[in-house]
Amino acid sequence: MSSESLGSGTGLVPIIDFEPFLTGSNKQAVADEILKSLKAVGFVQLINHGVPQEKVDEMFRWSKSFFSLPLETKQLAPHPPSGTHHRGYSAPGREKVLQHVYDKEKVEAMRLNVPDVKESFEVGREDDKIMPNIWLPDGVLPGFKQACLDFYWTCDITKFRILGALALGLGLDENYFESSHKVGDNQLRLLHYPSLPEQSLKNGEAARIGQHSDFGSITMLFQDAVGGLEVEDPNNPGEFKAVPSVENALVVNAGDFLMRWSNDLIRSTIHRVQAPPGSSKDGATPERYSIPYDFDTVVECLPGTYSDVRPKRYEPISASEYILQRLAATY
Ligand SMILES: O=C(O)CCC(=O)C(=O)O
Ligand SMILES: [Fe+2]
Repeated sequence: MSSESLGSGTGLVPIIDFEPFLTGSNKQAVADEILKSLKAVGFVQLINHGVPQEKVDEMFRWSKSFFSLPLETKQLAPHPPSGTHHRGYSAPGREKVLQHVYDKEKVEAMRLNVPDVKESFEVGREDDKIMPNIWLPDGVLPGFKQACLDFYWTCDITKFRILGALALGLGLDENYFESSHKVGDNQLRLLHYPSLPEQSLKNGEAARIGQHSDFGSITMLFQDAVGGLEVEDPNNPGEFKAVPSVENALVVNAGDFLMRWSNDLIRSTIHRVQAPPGSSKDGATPERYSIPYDFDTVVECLPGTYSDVRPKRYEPISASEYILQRLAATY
């Protein structure tokens, strides 16, 4: 089956109008199209996705204000040295996204050889005890914290609509995924890829974000007009195709957890960010901003396994929280 036949748009990733799902006028058809494209390419672009455009624009403005601060100021909200507390600010080159490389020395060598030239700021829910948020000190960039948290919860609403569509597409009850995504252990990331010599990206001396798949169930991604996001063509492994920037669209992609959960029916497709072709000026590729929002899933006692006489023994726990607790216990 060719993915070209799905939705509209000329690229590999179909563009689907989410409105008939949101209004209820044609829920099943939209759900079916979304699932079809998650199965074929693992990605879809949604227009009329329900996240108010003024809120998206506002978040991009805050992101630009934050990343325009001097490095020393951004470092006042530092990402801890350990990758397991994924919050706060990471300076360019700090994070190296890799596909299944876990050896510390190997990661370090790859980071030094081909740094990911991006800076990021990670936010979770404010009452997360395991991975508390890391903010700038009070009085530095007032309003930024509130804007991040507001946007976090705005995206959480759309998350449930997308999960509803996914469930309907799979022939399940629309709220099938609700209990597993209720806690809201999601991750909002502000990303900034500074301008850099196009040549260094082309000859592999530097990367923006190296090829990888996402870990969670689903990622929602807002990208600016610059472009550069690419997905691996499922029909031609090793070949990457652009996910063009479509005005006011939301990119949605499946992660490894959903692929596994769906018994590989849905694809968690490898993607990366490169220099968008033809966009360079005087040999420099333009800067890019994007805002990914990853959904985390919660595991809890299955219906039918607990009752008044046999109460739940375990509190719901998010997949990431569980892994971190186990990791922490090994030290
Ligand atoms: O900036 C982008 O468009 C891609 C970001 C991404 O793939 C990620 O954060 O996992
Ligand atoms: Fe990603």
